[in-house]
Amino acid sequence: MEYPGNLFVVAAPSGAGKSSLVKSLLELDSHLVVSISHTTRPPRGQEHDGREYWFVSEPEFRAMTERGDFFEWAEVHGNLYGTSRAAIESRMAAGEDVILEIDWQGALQIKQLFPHAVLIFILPPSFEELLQRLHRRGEDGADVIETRMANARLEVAQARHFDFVIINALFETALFDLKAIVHAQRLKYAAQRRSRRAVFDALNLS
Ligand SMILES: Nc1nc2c(ncn2[C@@H]2O[C@H](COP(=O)(O)OP(=O)(O)O)[C@@H](O)[C@H]2O)c(=O)[nH]1
Ligand SMILES: Nc1ncnc2c1ncn2[C@@H]1O[C@H](COP(=O)(O)OP(=O)(O)O)[C@@H](O)[C@H]1O
Repeated sequence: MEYPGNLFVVAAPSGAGKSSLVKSLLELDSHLVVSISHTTRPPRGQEHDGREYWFVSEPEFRAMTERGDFFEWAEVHGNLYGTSRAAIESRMAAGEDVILEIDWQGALQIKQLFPHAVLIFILPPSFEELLQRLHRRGEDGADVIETRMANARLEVAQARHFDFVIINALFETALFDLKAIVHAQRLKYAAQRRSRRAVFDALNLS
């Protein structure tokens, strides 16, 4: 599928810092909109329906998959997550740049559908630091943290399928890297469109 905007996909093991990085990027970049996913995971303390996620029951989620409402969906850490068409289709059609914060399985599905999507994988500096961050965030119980740490070892092996890898050691450095990728992609895409125009102009086509 082709559309006139850029599509960025950010994935990372739980606790690597992707939500914090994407939130800071959005504050700096008014041309970027984030997709709100649907999930069957229960909301955390400060989360609101329609802000971090659309929180739905498993039957509701399954009904959506059967209706074909999702561009992609996956089971992650025992819960279901998906990017609904409704969340991004109109924005994509309007040519806006969209960012998805989803897991690696979803990222690879999106790349199949939208080959020009830019896949970015965020790594923590170490597994020890990842564990510290999950504890410091203080949102998940010991069993949930254990599952996420076990899955993290499988997830980092998927980084090789991504276009870019960012190591989130120092937050400001990682944010700078993320901004640079977004900026570079915008320039590249604009240049490609301009050259197509230039070819059409040269051939006197419209
Ligand atoms: N495939 C897919 N994964 C998603 C989607 N939304 C969130 N995720 C991923 O699900 C995983 C768990 O997210 P979450 O429960 O918010 O935990 P966190 O990563 O620890 O903040 C993360 O890897 C998210 O990127 C989605 O729409 N599709
Ligand atoms: N570079 C960093 N250095 C130290 N702590 C960080 C860094 N980036 C994020 N954090 C913290 O780590 C925790 C997990 O970050 P979060 O953005 O929720 O991760 P994710 O969305 O990948 O699960 C949060 O408490 C966040 O403030």
